[in-house]
Amino acid sequence: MTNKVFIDGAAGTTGLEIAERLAGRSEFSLITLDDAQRKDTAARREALNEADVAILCLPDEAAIEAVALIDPVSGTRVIDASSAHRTTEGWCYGFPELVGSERVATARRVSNPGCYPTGFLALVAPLVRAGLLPADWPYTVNAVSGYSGGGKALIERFEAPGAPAFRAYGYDLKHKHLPEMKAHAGLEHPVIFAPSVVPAYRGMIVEVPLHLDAMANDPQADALRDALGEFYAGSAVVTVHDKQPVGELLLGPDDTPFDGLELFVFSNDGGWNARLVARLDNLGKGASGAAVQNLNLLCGLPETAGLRL
Ligand SMILES: NC(=O)C1=CN([C@@H]2O[C@H](COP(=O)(O)OP(=O)(O)OC[C@H]3O[C@@H](n4cnc5c(N)ncnc54)[C@H](OP(=O)(O)O)[C@@H]3O)[C@@H](O)[C@H]2O)C=CC1
Ligand SMILES: CC(=O)N[C@@H](CCC(=O)OP(=O)(O)O)C(=O)O
Repeated sequence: MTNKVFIDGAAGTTGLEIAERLAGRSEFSLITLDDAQRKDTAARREALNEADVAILCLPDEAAIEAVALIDPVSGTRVIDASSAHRTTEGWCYGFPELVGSERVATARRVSNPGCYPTGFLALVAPLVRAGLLPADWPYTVNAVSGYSGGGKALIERFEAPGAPAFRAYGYDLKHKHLPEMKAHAGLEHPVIFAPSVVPAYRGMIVEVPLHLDAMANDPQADALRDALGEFYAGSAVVTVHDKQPVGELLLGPDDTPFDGLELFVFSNDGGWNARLVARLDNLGKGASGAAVQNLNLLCGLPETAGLRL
């Protein structure tokens, strides 16, 4: 059976990458709108209701509008790449490794995780769940992203003459990813999040530095790494690296698209200070790769089909 898929926002950065991943896959047929129709409400309504699965690659307000355009009896299932529904009741958080593939497979409304939260949650959520890291700890998250993370507007800014060599932001301490990080890691406090952007098109490094010796349960870095290794054992998407495999992590200006997620636990010699680090592609597991993984699950297909691993 062919699954009819409509990508709302198909001309955008995330939408285009999803279409690339679906190209040549006979399990799907894409419903497309031409340039004159892609923002036309009537045309979108028709496409949204005709689809078996609608993938929303839109700004938050437009994603909320798209969901409202879907007639509840049409049976259209939704994967929303925006941050509009990531902590909304009735929506499944589309992180199969954390919520379980079966839950995603049976959901009607799936919210794709944000790119930065994907790195943070992959590192911290399993360790909090296992009781190895405290839920009431004041976590901080330092991160650097490729500029495609900001969509067409940031791409234009970073590809224009006089583009910045580095951009730090989030200084209002109100980044839209905060609620999602707190909720899905099961934390008691919001994290302090320090994001930044470099002149690399894609890729990101998300880091959680930890004073393990200040925690009441005194966890050891090796135990954290082992627990992550066990949690993701058998995952074709998430790799937990062995102890200190590298001295540096790099982002290149033109890195190859990648839908996997790499996790590292670096530590000092005594193992009481640690840096939990995730490396991923913001357009891969951070957006389009995750959307395709979720689409596969919704359609009863092998979870990693079509992914760039
Ligand atoms: N880029 C990334 O790494 C990630 C993005 N996301 C999320 O995915 C979503 C899409 O982001 P991204 O692809 O980067 O953004 P882009 O700005 O690159 O693309 C958004 C697309 O949506 C179109 N659009 C805007 N409003 C409407 C509307 N009312 N009806 C139809 N189309 C509309 C835009 O049209 P036009 O071309 O005319 O501007 C554009 O083509 C966002 O919510 C973003 O936060 C999530 C994770 C990572
Ligand atoms: C570099 C950059 O600007 N990144 C975006 C987040 C990209 C992303 O993850 O999109 P969602 O917000 O839909 O999750 C930002 O910080 O707002």
